[in-house]
Amino acid sequence: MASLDARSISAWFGEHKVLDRVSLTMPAGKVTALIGPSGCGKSTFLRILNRMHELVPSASLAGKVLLDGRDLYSADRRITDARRQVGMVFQKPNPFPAMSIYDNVVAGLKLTGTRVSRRERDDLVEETLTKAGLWKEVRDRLRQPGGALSGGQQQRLCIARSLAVRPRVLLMDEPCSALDPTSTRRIEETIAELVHEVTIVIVTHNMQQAARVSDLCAFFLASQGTPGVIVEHGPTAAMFDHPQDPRTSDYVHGRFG
Ligand SMILES: Nc1ncnc2c1ncn2[C@@H]1O[C@H](COP(=O)(O)OP(=O)(O)OP(=O)(O)O)[C@@H](O)[C@H]1O
Repeated sequence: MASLDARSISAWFGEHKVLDRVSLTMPAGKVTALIGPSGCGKSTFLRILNRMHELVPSASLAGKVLLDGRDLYSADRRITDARRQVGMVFQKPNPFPAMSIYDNVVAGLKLTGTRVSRRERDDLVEETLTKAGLWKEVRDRLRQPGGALSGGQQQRLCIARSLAVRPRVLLMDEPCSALDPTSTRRIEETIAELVHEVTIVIVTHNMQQAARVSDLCAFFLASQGTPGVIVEHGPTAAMFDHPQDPRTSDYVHGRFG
């Protein structure tokens, strides 16, 4: 488990500036929710936290991201190491569809060059599927393809795959937006259990979900063509019950966005 500290992050796509000096501390062992209307830069900010932003050819950034005080972007840190320590779960479940459930879970080990014995692999598959709340449903069909699972199960498989490389932070970009209410509940329960061992940062458009799952909230806003900024952040209860800024109040109460 580690804290993430974003300091004065600005981001561009080409000439287009989409974030302006955004700072946010995401404490270890807590769930931090990033909320705000579409296009205000939440996903871009999230992708900067595990060095995925730089995959876009036109993308650039300024500022610092510290993982437990160490610069994620320092020249002596490999990108693969940054992405292993800060994992990501996406909006749309993206298991390798033809690959077995078992192989999906351990797929990240190959990418990160981690060598483990067969026995250790078996244990890891059981452990991470259990943590992702999927073990009981799939224990008897680990050799079946990941693509044969339901959407909600696929998303939990993706969570297990992320956990298998033992990240210290897990980023989740609207992980439930493609799921039905029951599957959404399962993922939310999983988040509540996982936070005891991995720091979580989640982007969500669902205010009830932010209120249910997060300890802390940051409200992003990009007003009329200006880059995104954080208007207000703090403990989730305070953000919902006594927001300091009227724009936060309007947003969390569904008056815009
Ligand atoms: N690959 C890209 N190339 C160019 N511009 C991009 C790219 N990705 C995002 N943008 C722009 O950056 C800005 C912020 O987008 P971003 O996806 O981070 O916002 P968001 O708050 O996550 O939105 P949403 O809630 O709709 O997902 C938008 O103006 C968007 O058009």
